[in-house]
Amino acid sequence: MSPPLRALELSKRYADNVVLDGVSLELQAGEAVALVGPNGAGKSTLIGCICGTVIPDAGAVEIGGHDLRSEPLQARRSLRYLAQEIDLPAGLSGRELLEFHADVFEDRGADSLARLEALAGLGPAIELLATTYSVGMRRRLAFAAIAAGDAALYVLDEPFAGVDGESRERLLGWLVERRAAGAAILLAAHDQDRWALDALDAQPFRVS
Ligand SMILES: Nc1ncnc2c1ncn2[C@@H]1O[C@H](COP(=O)(O)OP(=O)(O)OP(=O)(O)O)[C@@H](O)[C@H]1O
Repeated sequence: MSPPLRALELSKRYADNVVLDGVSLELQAGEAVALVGPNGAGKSTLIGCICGTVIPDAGAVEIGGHDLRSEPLQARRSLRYLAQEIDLPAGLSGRELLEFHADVFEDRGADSLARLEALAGLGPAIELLATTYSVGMRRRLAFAAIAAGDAALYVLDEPFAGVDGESRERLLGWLVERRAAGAAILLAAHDQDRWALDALDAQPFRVS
């Protein structure tokens, strides 16, 4: 069976700034890996190449055996990506945004929506326009949205930044469950995330 992620010889430069130089990374089912390195090391760039938001100059990405360039829909079907910057569409309440994700990932029904809402933990604010949310509330909503449907690979860019302690525990608990169920998890992290990396038993992968 194909691994959830196979990234081969990824390179990316911006003008003279060589950010990635032939980076290869493979994740097996049930494996967690933490991208570590100082600010500007290239963690988000690598994540972007893996999730399709950054076009690499060279190299290839396969998700579940599907090439991200030639089979983008098949590759992305088993991928969930939580970006560092949460960009929410205008005009949708938190609940409507969760409903949209549940629909896209064919995780429909009242139970599914209730599960996503509980993960976001936004209480009555779930009815409000998501663009009015605070930074931490946005991240909690976006985090819950990636819990729709079953995925083989979860990629999260500093997922706990700005999230309060109680919510961190709840979201981390969900990630630990997904890993135990066989999902692969790739996240960008800093020193303050050590508690989460320990709970996930995530192996460090240094980007420099
Ligand atoms: N669109 C862009 N145009 C030009 N340079 C860019 C662009 N995106 C990223 N870079 C540069 O690429 C380098 C790596 O940035 P990246 O965001 O991947 O780092 P990072 O390891 O995620 O940092 P942090 O820990 O601060 O989030 C930086 O020098 C950054 O300035």
